[in-house]
Amino acid sequence: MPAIETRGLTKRFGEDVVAVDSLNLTVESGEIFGFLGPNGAGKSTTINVLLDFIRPTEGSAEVLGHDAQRETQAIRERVGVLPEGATLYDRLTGREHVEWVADTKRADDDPDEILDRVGLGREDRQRRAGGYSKGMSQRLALGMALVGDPDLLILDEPSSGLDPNGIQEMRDLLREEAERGTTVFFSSHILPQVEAVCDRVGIMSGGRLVAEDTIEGLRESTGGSSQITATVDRIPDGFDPTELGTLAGVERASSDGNAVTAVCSDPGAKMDVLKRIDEVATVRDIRSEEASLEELFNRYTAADPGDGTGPTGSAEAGRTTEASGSDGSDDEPAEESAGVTA
Ligand SMILES: Nc1ncnc2c1ncn2[C@@H]1O[C@H](COP(=O)(O)OP(=O)(O)OP(=O)(O)O)[C@@H](O)[C@H]1O
Repeated sequence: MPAIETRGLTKRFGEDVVAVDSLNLTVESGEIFGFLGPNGAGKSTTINVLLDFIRPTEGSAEVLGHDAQRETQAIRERVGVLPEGATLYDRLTGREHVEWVADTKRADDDPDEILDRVGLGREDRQRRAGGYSKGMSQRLALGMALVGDPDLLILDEPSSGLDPNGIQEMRDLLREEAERGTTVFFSSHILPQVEAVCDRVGIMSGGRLVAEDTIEGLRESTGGSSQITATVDRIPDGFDPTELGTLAGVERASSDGNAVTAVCSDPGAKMDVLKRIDEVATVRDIRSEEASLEELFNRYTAADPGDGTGPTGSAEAGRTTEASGSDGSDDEPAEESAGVTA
């Protein structure tokens, strides 16, 4: 059973905005899945539908085998959530927040053990959350998501507000959770972090899922270029490095001092490049690089300006459409404080 499955999921806001457009997404149980896309691509809207904070216009969503709209309670008992802009209570201490979620979930977690895991210091956790920095608030909100040892973590921008050490700790934590058997589904704009930790990624653009694969799979299907650089003792007279660009699977080649670089559309062409260089010069050093997730992301979302208008400009109106708090459907769930429902 997949941890998350959506079929034809569509969410419109008013007449003009198609925030999520016929989304078919499958997140397998046990994987770490990165949910990516430029600003306004539809990530938070999808997450909000999965958690029944908003209702879809069309299509269906299942979480841990339960219907996201009809079996909300069963889902909340087994899912840990870090929503976008989690709500904290100014007057409660960090520790009291975790105790409170544990009571609500009837979980017997030790709040200190959880707060140690998310790196909220011993003194800080005794202070009221009203005085927390962004990073401290984010650590606490993550700790609240971990209460009850959930089967699935749904995290909207978990690294938001964290410093570089915090980002690294977050990455370790996601791995630890996955090792405990938890499925991790998270949205992020920090692509190197996603690349380091995810089993698979989904890329949204203008409300549509434009890619869903392992990073290796994305490289193969985009022909994402990879690059090889060979440093030679000297480039012999009569050898023009740019001629490597004529080899099959090589896009272009250049040289800088004694370093010869070939950009390959087919990673298999790297060996041919090396052989050719080796025929004419002594190779001292070789460096090979694959297309980064950032490059792949840019390819898939090139037409999306990242301002919520989507690649075709179809979702024009932005958030203002629902300023009245309704998308026109009369079955919106009651408004809840997303930060404390998990
Ligand atoms: N309540 C709302 N009312 C009207 N439009 C909305 C509402 N919520 C989202 N939208 C619109 O839906 C589209 C998708 O927004 P969403 O917040 O899901 O994007 P996102 O991928 O999470 O973006 P970001 O990376 O900036 O968080 C955008 O055009 C946005 O303006």
